[in-house]
Amino acid sequence: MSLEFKKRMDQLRFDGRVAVVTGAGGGLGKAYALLLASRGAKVVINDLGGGRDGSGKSTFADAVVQEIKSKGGIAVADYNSVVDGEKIIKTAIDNFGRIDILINNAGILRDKSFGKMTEQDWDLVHAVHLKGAFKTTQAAWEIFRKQKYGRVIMTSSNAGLFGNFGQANYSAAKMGLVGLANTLAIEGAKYNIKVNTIVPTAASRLTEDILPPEMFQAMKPDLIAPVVAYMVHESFPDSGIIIDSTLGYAAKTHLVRSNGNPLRTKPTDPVTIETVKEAWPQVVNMKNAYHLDKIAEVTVDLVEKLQDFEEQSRLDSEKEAYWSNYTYNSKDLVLYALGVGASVVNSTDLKFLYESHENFGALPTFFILPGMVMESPVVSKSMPPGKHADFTNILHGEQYIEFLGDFPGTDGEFTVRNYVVDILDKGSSAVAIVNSEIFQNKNLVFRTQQHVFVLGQGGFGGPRNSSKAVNVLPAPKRSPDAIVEQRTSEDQAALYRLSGDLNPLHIDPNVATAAGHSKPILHGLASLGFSTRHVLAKYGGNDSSNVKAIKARFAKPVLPGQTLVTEMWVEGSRVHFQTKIKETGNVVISGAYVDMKKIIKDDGATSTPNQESKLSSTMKSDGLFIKISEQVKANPAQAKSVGAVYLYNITENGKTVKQWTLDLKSGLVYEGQPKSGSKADTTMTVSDGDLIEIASGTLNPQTAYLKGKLKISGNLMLAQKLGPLLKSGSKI
Ligand SMILES: CCCCCCC[C@@H](O)CC(=O)SCCNC(=O)CCNC(=O)[C@H](O)C(C)(C)COP(=O)(O)OP(=O)(O)OC[C@H]1O[C@@H](n2cnc3c(N)ncnc32)[C@H](O)[C@@H]1OP(=O)(O)O
Repeated sequence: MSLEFKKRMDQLRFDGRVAVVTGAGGGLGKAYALLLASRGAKVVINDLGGGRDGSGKSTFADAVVQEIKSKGGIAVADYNSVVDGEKIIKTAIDNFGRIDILINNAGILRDKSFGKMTEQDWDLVHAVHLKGAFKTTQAAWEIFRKQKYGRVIMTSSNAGLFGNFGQANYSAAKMGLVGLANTLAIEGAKYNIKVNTIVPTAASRLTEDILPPEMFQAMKPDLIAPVVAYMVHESFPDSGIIIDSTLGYAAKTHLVRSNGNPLRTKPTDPVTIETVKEAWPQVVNMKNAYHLDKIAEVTVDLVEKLQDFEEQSRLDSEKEAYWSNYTYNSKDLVLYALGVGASVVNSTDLKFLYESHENFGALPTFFILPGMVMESPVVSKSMPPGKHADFTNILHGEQYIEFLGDFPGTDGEFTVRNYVVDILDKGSSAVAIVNSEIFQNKNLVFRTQQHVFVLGQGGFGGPRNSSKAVNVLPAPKRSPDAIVEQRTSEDQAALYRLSGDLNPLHIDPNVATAAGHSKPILHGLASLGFSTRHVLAKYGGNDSSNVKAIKARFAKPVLPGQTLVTEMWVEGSRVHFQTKIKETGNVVISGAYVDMKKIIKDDGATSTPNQESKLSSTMKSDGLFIKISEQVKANPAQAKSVGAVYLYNITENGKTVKQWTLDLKSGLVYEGQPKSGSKADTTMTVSDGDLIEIASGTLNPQTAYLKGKLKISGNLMLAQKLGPLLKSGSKI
């Protein structure tokens, strides 16, 4: 290690380095020059003119040279115009034999409002700022390349980055310098030439009668000089970046762009002015904006987006999916909680009603709402020929929700995908099964399933049942473990509808009478909200994030003003419930359950269930081990959309005895090898005694395997298919 190098690194020094600073007669340039010289650099002090417009003879450069010399530094004056950049670089070579650092700082102003700006005003400003930087840098470039070392600074301005009245010429030149630096950073990379841009705001000859006096005083060039000096030091790590600095503060600026949006629904659709207008709010939505570092990333990003779009539209056309957005905030959560009977009278409800409560959050059933896309045409479009569905003939039949990731926060934005998975023929009526997938930042966070009962539209010869339905489960045949009773208000539906379901059936007496009801009926989801609240308070620790899944059937209509009686039975970590009307004895919610992460009784007692089902405990027998081969084309979050295939190998004494394949695209589990896809790439072995849980519900690829413990969760079909197999092979 040379002594000079060691010295340069101990304190950030420039011994042995030669720097050229243009416009160094005063202001920022002078501050840079003085600092570099004080740290050992030999400096060329370039300065052409005295006035702000570049006119007059320079005596400034001489003065700076004198000042440096008086302090024991080495400097030489140069009076050339930057337009003759090669002459300035020659001064460095002639005097010091080399050049390492070039700070393009010289500048002039010719401010005029655009209409009054002459071509000369334009050309002069461009000549000094942009062409000058080009000339000096190009003259130094070959030397930098040969010596495999160079540090270049371009000086831009916030007037360029953001625009400034009266500075069209200057702004354009200053933004031009950013572009110049961007490309030179790329071209110089392999020669260790680093080209960066400083955006300074300082008191200088350019700004002295523009800034207010007190601000002018505070904006000392000396506060920016160390930033630029570091940016030209050999230890500086970055190239091609923009640093904004003033008043002893520095920040990186870079361009970001929005996530963008396709301008058509399918790749085969045309792009029209109207589709552009429709997509515009998403095109300009900067919420998830991000930075791209290189032009290559811009291309890759675009290609990926188009591939995603094509893949998505392929899936959509298979499933006739309907996409929508859903945003909510704390006010929506409070309004919803009031709609499902939360009251300040119960202290335990306050966390759902008061946005400043320390545990404020959503009721779990709130998140059913994003999937209730009332304007979605998927049901009406999926009806068999001659059958129809609209608000006059539909009833909410069943509802399911399953949480997949972290419990959502108190405000947010979701993207929702709605599609019909089956239309069942129930004789006189039809049932449409609608799945909704709810994404946040492209991650599937929860899913819902609605059964929409379509009155009088059956008899078309369709299937009566569907393997894709999440089924209700009968309540245990014993007296309930807990009962909670609550009267709904006469205005319950009027209040609940404000959370988004404006179906007139719930408010308009004429519509209700025409549908055969004595008066407007309560929303099914309002009753479900009441009962789930009861279950959550009784057995869920009143903690919404404790809920994994909820399922219910709406068996009979509820009238506002009736009293709901929620009966509950605890089985493992599942709470079965049904809801009756006190006044009539009718069961209005049947076959319902809430799956909890753990049961927390309202007396505070926690029960860690002995792994839920009999199936689980059977499988916990000695000597059991299961090998799982995972086969995915993409990461689990994307697995669903690319139609991933999981291969489950069931092994006995090290030998594969059965294989089951789970095809996420079709949702099918079948025996044997996957029919397509790449070869298995990950193998996970579960040791003896590990927890094996098979719960009911729908598919949840993200939790299909977890942290060294096998957990096949949320896939009823898989549980049903694997369960008997595992039980029967008692040796495994
Ligand atoms: C995309 C977004 C769309 C959102 C739409 C929702 C918009 C909301 O504004 C609408 C509402 O909130 S409506 C209010 C809430 N819902 C209700 O009040 C419905 C109450 N249920 C009923 O009245 C009856 O169950 C009734 C009438 C539904 C069925 O009773 P019956 O005709 O007597 O049926 P039954 O003879 O008992 O059984 C026939 C077959 O149907 C199945 N089934 C019964 N009830 C069901 C239900 N609620 N959901 C789904 N399937 C149901 C039965 O299992 C039977 O099938 P199978 O013989 O194969 O077993």
